[in-house]
Amino acid sequence: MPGNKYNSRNPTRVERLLREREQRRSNRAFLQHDAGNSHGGSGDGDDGGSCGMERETKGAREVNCECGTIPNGEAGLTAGKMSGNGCKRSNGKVMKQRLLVVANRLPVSAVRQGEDSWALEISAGGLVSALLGVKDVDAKWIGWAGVNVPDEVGQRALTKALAEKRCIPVFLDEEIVHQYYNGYCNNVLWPLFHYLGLPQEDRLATTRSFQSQFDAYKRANQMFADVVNQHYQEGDVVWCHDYHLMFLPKYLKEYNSKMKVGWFLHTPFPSSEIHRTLPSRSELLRSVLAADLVGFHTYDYARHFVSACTRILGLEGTPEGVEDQGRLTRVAAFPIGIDSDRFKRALELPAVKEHINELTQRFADRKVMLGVDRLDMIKGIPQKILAFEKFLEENPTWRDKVVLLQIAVPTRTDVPEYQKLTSQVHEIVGRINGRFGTLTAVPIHHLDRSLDFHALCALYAVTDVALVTSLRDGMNLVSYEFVACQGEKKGVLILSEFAGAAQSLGAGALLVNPWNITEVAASIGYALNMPADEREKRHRHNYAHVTTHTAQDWAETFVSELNDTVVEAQIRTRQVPPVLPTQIAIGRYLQSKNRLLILGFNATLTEPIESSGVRGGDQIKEMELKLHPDLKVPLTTLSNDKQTTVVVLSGSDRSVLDDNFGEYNMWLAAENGMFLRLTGREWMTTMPEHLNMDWVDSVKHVFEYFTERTPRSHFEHRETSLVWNYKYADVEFGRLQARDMLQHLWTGPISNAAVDVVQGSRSVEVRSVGVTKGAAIDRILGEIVHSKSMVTPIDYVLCIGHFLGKNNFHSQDAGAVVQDEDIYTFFEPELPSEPVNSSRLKSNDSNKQSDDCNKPPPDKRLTEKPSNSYKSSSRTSSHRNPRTLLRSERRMPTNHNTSVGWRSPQESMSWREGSSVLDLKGDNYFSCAVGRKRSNARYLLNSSDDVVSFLKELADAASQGVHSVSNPNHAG
Ligand SMILES: O=P(O)(O)OC[C@H]1O[C@H](O[C@H]2O[C@H](CO)[C@@H](O)[C@H](O)[C@H]2O)[C@H](O)[C@@H](O)[C@@H]1O
Ligand SMILES: O=c1ccn([C@@H]2O[C@H](COP(=O)(O)OP(=O)(O)O)[C@@H](O)[C@H]2O)c(=O)[nH]1
Repeated sequence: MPGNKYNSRNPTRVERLLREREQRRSNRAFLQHDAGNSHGGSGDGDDGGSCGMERETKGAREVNCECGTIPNGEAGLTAGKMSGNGCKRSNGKVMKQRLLVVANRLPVSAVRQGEDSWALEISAGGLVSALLGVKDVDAKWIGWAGVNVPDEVGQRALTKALAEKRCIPVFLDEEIVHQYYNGYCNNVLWPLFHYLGLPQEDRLATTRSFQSQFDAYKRANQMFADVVNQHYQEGDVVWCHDYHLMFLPKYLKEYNSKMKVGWFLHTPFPSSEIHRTLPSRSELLRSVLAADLVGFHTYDYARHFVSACTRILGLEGTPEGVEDQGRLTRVAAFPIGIDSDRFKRALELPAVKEHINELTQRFADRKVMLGVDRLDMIKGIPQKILAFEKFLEENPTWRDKVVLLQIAVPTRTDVPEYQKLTSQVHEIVGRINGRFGTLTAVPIHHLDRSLDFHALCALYAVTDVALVTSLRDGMNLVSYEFVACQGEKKGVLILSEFAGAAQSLGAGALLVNPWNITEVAASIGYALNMPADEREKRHRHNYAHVTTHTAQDWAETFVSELNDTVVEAQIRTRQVPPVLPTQIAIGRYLQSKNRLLILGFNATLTEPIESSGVRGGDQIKEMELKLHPDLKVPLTTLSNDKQTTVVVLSGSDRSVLDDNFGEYNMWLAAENGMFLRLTGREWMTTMPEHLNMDWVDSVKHVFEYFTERTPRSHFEHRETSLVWNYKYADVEFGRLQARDMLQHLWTGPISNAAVDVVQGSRSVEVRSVGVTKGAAIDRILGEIVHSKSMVTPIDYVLCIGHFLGKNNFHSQDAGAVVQDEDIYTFFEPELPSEPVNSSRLKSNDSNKQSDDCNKPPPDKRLTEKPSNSYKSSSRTSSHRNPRTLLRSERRMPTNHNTSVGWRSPQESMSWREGSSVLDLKGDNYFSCAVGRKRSNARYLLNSSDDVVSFLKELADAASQGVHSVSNPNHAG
């Protein structure tokens, strides 16, 4: 029996991470010490050296080393160093853990030189820069080389050339690049994630092409997945990058659910209100959630993502991440960094020093302001230039004393929006230079091109004020690089508050709202006039951050947490009950003579709700609970079987059960078992004596108050409980309201009342103490046994339902009170012995299973000793066996409904006293939770759809009287 596994004391994640972090640190210290000793301290860790030249190699040119050569050959830490996770192969050797980095773009772009010869050039952009900074990892890159290679000869040659750089190409043809990259990625997702919304112009055309672009996006993701799958080896970590590859986690997990998959977004993740506008919003979120770990640059982006999953998918957002039926996708912030040493080293190179000298002389009489951006609308280049114009306008004395150097790297030049931006920027620059320029000098030097690494470092070094005015930016590495190169000059960084970097460099930078041209212009003035001591103080702050939060740390942390997350998930999975072995359950059913089926209703026999949590869900339809239409036939078959007793046990009131099940031959237990009826007969009450309902009016008052103030929430007034439901309300608001409501209730109306609070994921229910399915089952069973005058013991029990535990809110006492969930353990044959066991039919030897066929199925749960696991649970001391609890209770008629019948306590007790009612030896009892992974049930089924399939099969087998599977021990 599962018992209460979740309370067992495993080290917490933070404890484990702290321990591993410490371990990693001491490993690193040891390695540095070791490296210092063995190499005589010669290496500064510079993998690229300082060749500064391009070399021809076998049809492919090697890229400039200091510009970020991807070094040939292996460079790797063992998994132990990298992540605390060794990967043992079958021969017992600990192998390096390999990292497969999958990004749209490889760190190199290929340029064709001949039929089978290629030149490789480093790709520009933040992602590439960051991952180039990650050293000492046994990594392979998988991605697009930025070029269409239609012929096999070319593909073979390029694959070979890239292999030397540890790169593996994904070949995308022109059409797919057009639809997937230019279309869906850069014209839809990119602007949306940067708050520019879906394309506004030519809206109809975009809407029309949206579906084909989305299809191409999925196709392209599948192509990436295929390449990963070809190269994947057991134990590898697969790290998917960016918005281009949101379907990749799903495709990879479909191929191999054991693959360790992480996904990291380099752009912002927008507010869920923005993401909601995307037609494919849900599919994208679900696909990303297939990953084990999802990372973002900042906590805000992570929060937005979790919120989108909660609001759009209706999933549970927790501080850890997003939970879907017990499966957790961890979501966390991992701010990227740069390889700051690489920049510092570059400044020492003679070529760079020379460059610095040239620039210093060239701009000797002016302060240098610098902007380095891809020519992208998110970078706020027009806003930056306009602010500079305003500054010049308002500060005539500065006109010949300052120059703005703007490097605008062409990007995504096939996308019309980007082409328009280029013209717009040229127009503004021309106008300002015309306005403030002289015959010999212009205020803005605008370059539509990229610079090589050395030129860039030199520029960063001579700059007085760097100007980053992104309207939105995932992180913005330019700001980091500038800081890293300012060791001497200690210039000022003006930084947009909408760049992720504002969260890490905000203390030292001058933060601005780039939309506020006046503010940016004023900041320029402030920066240019800033006294040296303030500049120094600000710089010191940022420099410390940039040099300690490196790209390597970023990657190590991510991979290490990914490994941890997978371990945690494994622990979690071990605690999750296995899926109901349907074939065994059917086989045992057929072998038994007197069966009892206890079925929940809501979320068990109802149709699954597709869009739970989305505010657009069809509340009116969903609020009226309806039996799944496919269950009509199986329920008829099962309930008409003379050897089978069917009980539907639900929280719903009597009329709901009457409407849905009135026509079947079964027992209905309404209001959590407080009312009972065999169809065709009158309702009777099974309520405990002295059920105190005095609290109802005051709780109702509170429920009404909150219902009025929480749009689309509602409450149900049942006879023995009140339920407030906020499933259709804004989830986050609903939760806040629920918390507030509980506080009101605990301190007021229910502070002294004998009530239980059952908190569902979107509901709060207040019930009188004792109104639980777990408590009622004893009385229900008594009534059934009595009514049927049962002589044959019940030798098969199947109990399926979405039965809840008690209120999470006051979880500390969760074990002390009988819960709905206790119904599962009620039938456990080996609970700690109680007098009540005497009511059971004691199995005698002749009843013992004699052949293998009757042995418990080869499933851990059936073979483990239930009583042991029960004892090991933390609830042992406080948990009361429902049967014991109810011994002291007597059933009474109530005033609630005079038409209900009742049986005397003496009669009701008789089923237990001396009679042999239950003959359950562990292999003929099947308890099954539906849609809940944390449960005391022995098994689970994922949804009511699974329940439907199973009951159909069961009914088919029952009506044929034979079981198609010859060996019932074979799990379904
Ligand atoms: O490959 P392109 O389409 O030309 O674009 C270049 C890259 O741009 C984006 O970079 C982002 O990543 C940076 C590092 O994390 C971050 O600092 C920056 O704010 C982001 O914009 C894009 O996300 C990459 O995929 C592109 O390769
Ligand atoms: O001429 C250039 C200009 C910029 N970069 C690099 O491009 C990256 C830009 O990254 P950022 O995060 O600032 O923005 P992104 O372009 O990724 O959106 C930085 O590493 C720059 O060093 C470059 O390689 N050559």
